Amino acid sequence: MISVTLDKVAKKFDQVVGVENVDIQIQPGEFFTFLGPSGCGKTTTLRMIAGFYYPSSGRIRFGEQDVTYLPPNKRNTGMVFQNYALFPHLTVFENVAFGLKVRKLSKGEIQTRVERALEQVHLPGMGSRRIDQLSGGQQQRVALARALVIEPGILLLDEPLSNLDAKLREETRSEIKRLQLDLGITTIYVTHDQAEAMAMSDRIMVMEKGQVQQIGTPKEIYNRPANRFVASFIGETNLLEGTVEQVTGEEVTVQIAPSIRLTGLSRNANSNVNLNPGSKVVLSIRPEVLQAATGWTENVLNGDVVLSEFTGVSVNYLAQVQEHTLRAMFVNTGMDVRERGESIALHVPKDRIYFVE
Ligand SMILES: Nc1ncnc2c1ncn2[C@@H]1O[C@H](COP(=O)(O)OP(=O)(O)OP(=O)(O)O)[C@@H](O)[C@H]1O
Repeated sequence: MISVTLDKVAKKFDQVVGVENVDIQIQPGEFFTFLGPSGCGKTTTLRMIAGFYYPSSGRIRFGEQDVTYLPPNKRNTGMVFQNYALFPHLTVFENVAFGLKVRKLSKGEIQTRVERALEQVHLPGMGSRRIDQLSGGQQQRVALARALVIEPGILLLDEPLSNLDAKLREETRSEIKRLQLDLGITTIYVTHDQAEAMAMSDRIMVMEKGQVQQIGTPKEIYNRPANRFVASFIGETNLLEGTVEQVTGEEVTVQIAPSIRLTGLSRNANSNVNLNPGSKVVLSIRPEVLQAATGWTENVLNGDVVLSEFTGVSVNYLAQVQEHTLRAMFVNTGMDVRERGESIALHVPKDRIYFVE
């Protein structure tokens, strides 16, 4: 197990900024994910760690070793590419054995290691098949076996599930996670899929336009998003603009419409948001936080149902509350479903909102 440190790493392609100022310390054995929309710099950062790109500035270390300008084959990394990059005309065995042959291991050692790697990815006995005779999911496993067979200190995965259909993607993500836990290997994972990132990662780095937006555990990022971008990219959220009316100790009153005040709202811990009376603020309220206001008298939002979706697990509402259009998600407990045009009253819990920059 080995740590990975990026110290103020940046990459420019002529005038185009790939990434800027990436400062991270990935712990030995950690599952760390780069998450963000297309073009945000995830792959560029991963490629610098793999050695396919050298940074324009900054340093990269594996443990104590400075690897910033070390070529890829001298780094102790195994990589799975988005398109798998397998040799289609070679067999599964030959593909997985490739890195071991380059390293000039003995035939016996290669045989043992390849068989073990194929077992790890649940493809035992498949060595003689040709790559073009395999399904997409099986090819993905071969790519994983090829990365693991060299027993790397660090596993790098670039969108490894994006070519699989939805069901297979979910199954494979659990398998990758289980394997990673069993092997205890430091893993860096690139995805644009927030659900995948949340389910698999110890920590996530959220990126946008080459900039790091937030680094934290899935829970921190979901419950305490650093800014509007993170709040809306991770899961769904309602962003409500309002004006601070009053602050008493840790409690804030915000006016969100001429006749609607939310009172006693908890301040965020560690927030940089200006919460002085009169300041404009944005509240992030997750749809599952807004619930039926039965029994509540304060912080109740009265509105009309614009859209009502019954999904089985939940009822998802779009509700119009004066100028705000809000999403609410009620878990299906067998309650009545409100239909379009009916009224709805939603309660805002004081400590489940979050002020975002
Ligand atoms: N070889 C290159 N030459 C020039 N610009 C590049 C190169 N590689 C990446 N870029 C630019 O750097 C930025 C980051 O790209 P990168 O591929 O890292 O994003 P990404 O988040 O991995 O996106 P995707 O999910 O689409 O792969 C983009 O603006 C991209 O156009």
